[in-house]
Amino acid sequence: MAEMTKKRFSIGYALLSKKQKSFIQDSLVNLAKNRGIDLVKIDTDKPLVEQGPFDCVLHKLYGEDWRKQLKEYLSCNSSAIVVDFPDAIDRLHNRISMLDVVAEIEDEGEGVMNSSFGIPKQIVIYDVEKLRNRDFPVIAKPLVADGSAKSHKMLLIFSSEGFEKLKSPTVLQEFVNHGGVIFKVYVVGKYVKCVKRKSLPDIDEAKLDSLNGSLSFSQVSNMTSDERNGDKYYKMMDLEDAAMPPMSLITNIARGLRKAMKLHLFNFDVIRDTKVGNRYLVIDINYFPGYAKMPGYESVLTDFFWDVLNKKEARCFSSEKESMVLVDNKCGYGGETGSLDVSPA
Ligand SMILES: O=P(O)(O)O[C@@H]1[C@@H](OP(=O)(O)O)[C@H](OP(=O)(O)O)[C@H](O)[C@H](OP(=O)(O)O)[C@H]1OP(=O)(O)O
Ligand SMILES: Nc1ncnc2c1ncn2[C@@H]1O[C@H](COP(=O)(O)OP(=O)(O)O)[C@@H](O)[C@H]1O
Ligand SMILES: [Mg+2]
Ligand SMILES: [Mg+2]
Repeated sequence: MAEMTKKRFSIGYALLSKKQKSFIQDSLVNLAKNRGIDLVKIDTDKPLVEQGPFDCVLHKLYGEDWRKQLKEYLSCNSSAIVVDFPDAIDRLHNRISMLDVVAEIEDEGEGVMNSSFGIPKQIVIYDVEKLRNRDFPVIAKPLVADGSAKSHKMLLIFSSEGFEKLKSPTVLQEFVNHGGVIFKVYVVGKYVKCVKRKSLPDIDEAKLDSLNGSLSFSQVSNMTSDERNGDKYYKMMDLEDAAMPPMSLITNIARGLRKAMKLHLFNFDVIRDTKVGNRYLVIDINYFPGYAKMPGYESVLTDFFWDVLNKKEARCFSSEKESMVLVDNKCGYGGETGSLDVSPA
């Protein structure tokens, strides 16, 4: 009797080499393989349409050419799924549109455990020359957040002399004291994980008059322990002591963001305003972040892949059974076909 063979799935991934090294680890590849999912590297030197077939394309690549390739792939493989659509990822490449989305979900906050959330005050500056005195300290962040080293270069500005080093276009964001701790919230579909990381120290308002100019920094939360050990402040503080935010608030924000942005793979940075105590501010949202830093990332991601692929399978199966043709069988890029369900958990 012929043995029933279980269907295997194939996920093609297109990632920069740094991301590939950190994310595509043997432990992930093997776990996925055991669940019937093969992770296959996409050769970005060859046309995507000539590769596969893939049930799903996972990617963190940008640019017009890549966007066109994905579109073409979907038009030739109408049942394939792309995680996530470039149009949805785009808003995260601008630090203003990135945080605008938080206002779209504010109504759903409903004051979970008497806490509230929002974003720090911010404006975009296109002409540095025209800058006038304002409240200090402020953080200057490059408007564009495209993953380049430049896009992570920040300036902490204490006085108007600090504006001299600014490069436009830049976002000026109010610096909020937050006890030196940020909460990083990783979202993988419906899964949400919040971890603590060290952040910039608080700035004493009384000492502000003695601080002049600006201080540049980059990716504080990714500093190695050696880098931090050189600094008195980090020696003194203990992450263990910091209380976590209410998980119901965090999952509420995560779900709201996921639905509003139509994205499945992202993380966001949250700080707690020490002046208010129970007010939380979202300061950054990143597409496809460093998941490998998340404990047990292999099983979380494999479960997500499995959900995506089985939902796709169920969709195809039911449409076959009912002899129905999918709404747009020519695969609506940006439409229903090729996209995923983003319904709330
Ligand atoms: O590489 P990692 O693990 O530090 O991940 C970076 C993220 O660190 P995190 O997971 O938040 O600690 C990092 O998050 P932050 O912006 O540092 O909050 C970014 O997502 C970064 O991607 P990009 O440079 O913005 O395209 C991520 O870099 P890529 O891996 O995508 O290059
Ligand atoms: N408004 C703010 N108030 C206080 N600290 C901030 C604020 N915005 C950013 N930071 C600090 O600067 C770091 C980098 O800023 P972020 O917007 O997360 O940029 P990146 O995309 O490079 O991670 C944060 O992790 C946090 O430590
Ligand atoms: Mg950040
Ligand atoms: Mg970021």
